[in-house]
Parts: sequence; structure tokens; C-alpha cells
Amino acid sequence: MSGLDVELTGLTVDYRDTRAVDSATVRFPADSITGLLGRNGSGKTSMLSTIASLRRPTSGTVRVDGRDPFEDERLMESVCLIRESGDVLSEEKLKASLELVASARPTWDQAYAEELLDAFGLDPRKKPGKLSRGQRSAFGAVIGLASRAPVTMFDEVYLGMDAPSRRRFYDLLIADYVEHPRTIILSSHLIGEVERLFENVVVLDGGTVLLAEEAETLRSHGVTVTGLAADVDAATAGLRVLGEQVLGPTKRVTVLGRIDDATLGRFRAASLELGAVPIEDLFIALTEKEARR
Ligand SMILES: Nc1ncnc2c1ncn2[C@@H]1O[C@H](COP(=O)(O)OP(=O)(O)OP(=O)(O)O)[C@@H](O)[C@H]1O
Repeated sequence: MSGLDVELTGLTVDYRDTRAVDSATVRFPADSITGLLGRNGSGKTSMLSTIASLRRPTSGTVRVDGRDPFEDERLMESVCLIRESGDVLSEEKLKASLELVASARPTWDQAYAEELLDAFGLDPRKKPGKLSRGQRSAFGAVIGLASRAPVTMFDEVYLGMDAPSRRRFYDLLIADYVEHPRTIILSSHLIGEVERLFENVVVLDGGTVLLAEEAETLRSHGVTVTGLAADVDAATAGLRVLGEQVLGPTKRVTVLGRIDDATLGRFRAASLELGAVPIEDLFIALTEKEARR
């Protein structure tokens, strides 16, 4: 089974006096990996919870494959949300949680789950209380991957993992996605680490959709310029610089905005190296109130 399209129209989620998601209209295309980015409290978890039918929208609609998952139990089996908190049986061995998920997910792959447990060094005879935070996160990753749900969402699930485990998770995710394409949504604060995975990017800000674009298009909103510091400074004077890194005599600056031919010519004449803009830099610029004035 491949992925399903997810479409939100005018989605609003209120908690008492807080509007967590505000009239969000956005599509997560089938068979693609979308990064859902936003600062703390921007509404990512609330949005994902409504897609997973854990919360009803206050208004607006959620459609998975054109249908309302709330009204459709079979469809809910196709939507998997993995949260950092972990939705496991806290008093039972991991094995019991795996059996429970396996019974609820028609697309579950037991052999793959066992492979993943091995890859993350997890013992299914242990109880969640005996695991470290990183191991609990890894267990969430195992469930999310082995579920092979047509819509799979990871909500900051890998935050507890150390760097090698996170790298293993990203590599496993990509490898499995290539073999079994599906709709994947990743929310993350570690944008620099995960952005290579994204085909699409959705940025939330204060509950509203600030942008929804293909990652390649987004990256073309700027350029990185690297070379001798004095040359870089001269060539980028007057341009909107998002950030800079200095390494000895070399400097790399990230410039926002489309670069016209004259400017490009200036860069080339000074033998400066041009590169794609890290999505993380664009994200920070877009969501920084100062930068948007
Ligand atoms: N159960 C709740 N009751 C009341 N307010 C809530 C509840 N859950 C979230 N909120 C509020 O809704 C807003 C959006 O929260 P949400 O958790 O969806 O954001 P987030 O982008 O996932 O944040 P983070 O990156 O910090 O996890 C925040 O202002 C938050 O305080």
C-alpha cells in the first residue's frame, strides 16, 4: 500500500482561550516527506493530533484520501502518529506494545520491527520504565517505521536520541521510504539535521501556515556565498544577509532573496563559491519577528 493524501482546509483548533491552529489550509501530498516546522507553541502537535483523529477540529476539515478520518475507523488504521511522549503500555514489556500495534495496523511488518529493535539495541523483554529517554524515543521510531502506515507522522520523536541513533533513524527512514513510499510528516526542531530528508516544507507560525513549499523552491529563495572574507563582504554589501560563519580567512554568508544576474556576475568575478541555502537559516529568518518587520 502506498501513501495517502492529507488535506486540511480552514483547520482551527482551540483550547479554552488559546487558538493553537488558526484557519490552516495546507496539503501534505501522498508519497512525499514533508517537514512541519515551527517555533515552540506554533501548533504543530495540535495539527498532527487532528490528522491522527486524537482531537476534533474546532472548525475546518481534515481529509485523508478525501475522507474524514474521524468518521472512518478503517481509515484511522492508515494514520500513525508517533509522539515523543510515546504511546506505549507503560506497565508491560515492549513486546506487549508491539503486539498491540501489530493487531491494530494491517500494514505492520513484524520481521522489519525485529530488525529495527536490533538496530537500535532494544530488548523487547524490557518495560518502558527501564529504558532511557533515548531508548524510549528509539522504540517510538521502531513502531512508526514498522507500522508502514500510509500516513506516518513523527512529532519530535527523535529528540531524545543521541546523534548516532538519530543518524541511524534518518538513514533507516530514507531506506524504507524508498522501498515503501508513503506520506511522511516530520516535525522537528533539529532542522539542520533533517532538512536533507524533506521534499516539502510547511512552516507554522502562531497557528497559521506561514508557507508551504517544495524544499527545492524554498532553497532557491537565497544563496550561500563563500570565499575570502573581504571579497565576500564586498560582494554581499547591501544584500539581506541572514547569517555568517567565519573559518580563518574564509567566510560563508547566507543571503536571502532572489539573486539578479548582475549580482551573480559580481560573485563569479570575485571567484566566490555559491551554494544552496540551509532551510534552517530560512526558517529562522521567516519566523523571527524582527526579521519580518
Ligand atoms: N492541552 C492543551 N490545553 C491548552 N492549551 C494547549 C494544549 N495543548 C497545546 N496548547 C497550546 O496551544 C498552542 C500550540 O501548542 P502545540 O503543542 O500544538 O505547539 P507545538 O508547535 O507542537 O509546540 P512545541 O514545538 O513546543 O512542541 C500553545 O500555545 C500551547 O500552549
